[in-house]
Amino acid sequence: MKEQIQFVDEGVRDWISDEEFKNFQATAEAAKERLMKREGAGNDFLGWMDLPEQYDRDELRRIKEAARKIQNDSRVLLVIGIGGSYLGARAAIEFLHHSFYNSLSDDERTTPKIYFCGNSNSSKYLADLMDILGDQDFSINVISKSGTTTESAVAFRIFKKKLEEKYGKEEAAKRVYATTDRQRGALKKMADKEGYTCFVIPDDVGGRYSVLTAVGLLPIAVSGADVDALLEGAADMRRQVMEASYEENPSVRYAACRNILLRKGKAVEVLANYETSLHYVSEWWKQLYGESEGKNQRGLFPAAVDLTTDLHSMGQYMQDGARILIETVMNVEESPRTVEIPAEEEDLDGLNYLAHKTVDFVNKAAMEGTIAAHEEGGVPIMRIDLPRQDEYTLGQLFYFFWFACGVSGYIGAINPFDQPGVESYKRNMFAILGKPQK
Ligand SMILES: O=P(O)(O)OC[C@H]1O[C@H](O)[C@H](O)[C@@H](O)[C@@H]1O
Repeated sequence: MKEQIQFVDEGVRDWISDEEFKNFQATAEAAKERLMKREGAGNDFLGWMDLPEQYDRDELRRIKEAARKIQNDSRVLLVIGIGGSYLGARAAIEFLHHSFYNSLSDDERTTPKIYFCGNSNSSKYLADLMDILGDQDFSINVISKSGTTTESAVAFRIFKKKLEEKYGKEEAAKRVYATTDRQRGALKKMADKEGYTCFVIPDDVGGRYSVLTAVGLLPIAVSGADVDALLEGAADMRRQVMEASYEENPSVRYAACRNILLRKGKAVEVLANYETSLHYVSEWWKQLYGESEGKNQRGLFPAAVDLTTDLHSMGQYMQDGARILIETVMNVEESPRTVEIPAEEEDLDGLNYLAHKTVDFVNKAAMEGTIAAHEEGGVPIMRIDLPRQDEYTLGQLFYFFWFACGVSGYIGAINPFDQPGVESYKRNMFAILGKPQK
């Protein structure tokens, strides 16, 4: 088996004794059992559990075929979606590719530029994107499970018009890929009427658990990343977390630690990374844990920081503010790129002590120093070691967090697979907008 990600919880020992951890075993294992036996609340949304093993092979072939077509006929792919129909693909593409992927020259990047939209109501963003798109050949992947989400529907209407003006209705229809429900929703209806290529979000897979369906796989495949390795990583992690004992089980340990700490009064979990390209992995994680666990006036608030960047803004609070925080660090063990710090004859900036060391060496020292400082400052710390920044590792990470989230939600006696709370603002907004009642 390839190198596995490791979950390290030495940094919570001052807050959770061995005995306490042991005493929590029955609770954590009962939650795991409920998940595995599909007996818990929301058990009609567990399609993600077997997906890395039992995905629809024919659908995957169609996804790869569509990706090749887009790569051949488009300089730009617009990915329209929000929440679970957005964050996974963006997380993967930013984690796996060049930091300036869209800005690379045609020699350096042979796959289309990928822009995301429909993830806000910002007219500035849409207008600016329209400028950037200009006259370039493009395709659209519109993604919405419900098929009715306002932000993505508005963006789609705007760029569909542009597509039809550029190519004519018939050719435009060949450049739209709709990822949506098998049969419900306005998007599905429109796709059938207009003859768009459709990909299905299975009924039993919720948005935040959907990156390994066409939702994520199509844009990720268009970017040239290896979707088979992504699925393989998830499948290997699936086996591990389903089979491993309590002590050895990364997802169950993570779920147990965060729930014990929640019960001790911690209120916020900060997910920290030391690689800028993990920013959207954190955004993806925030949706996963926020929508899954923020219920019944309880749950850890999921927050995220990019380090060392935010040490210069949030560092003070993390070190010395209200002691309501726990921290989970994502540590990429081997940076995919190496940059050496040059020596200078005259040591004006006093940096010669770092000459010929790598920037990653400095980064790791910052991480070690910060972890020690935060622990001393009263923050329990967990760490996830990611051996590499590649598809296989990311597949593992996705599944690790999913499984832990299911277990964690059942420990907290909530349904981790619904999100009724997000409808409240929509009702108000529709009333203000005067949306006709059906
Ligand atoms: O895929 P869609 O139906 O467009 O939904 C997109 C997102 O918006 C909703 O409001 C939910 O809170 C999310 O769970 C969902 O992922």
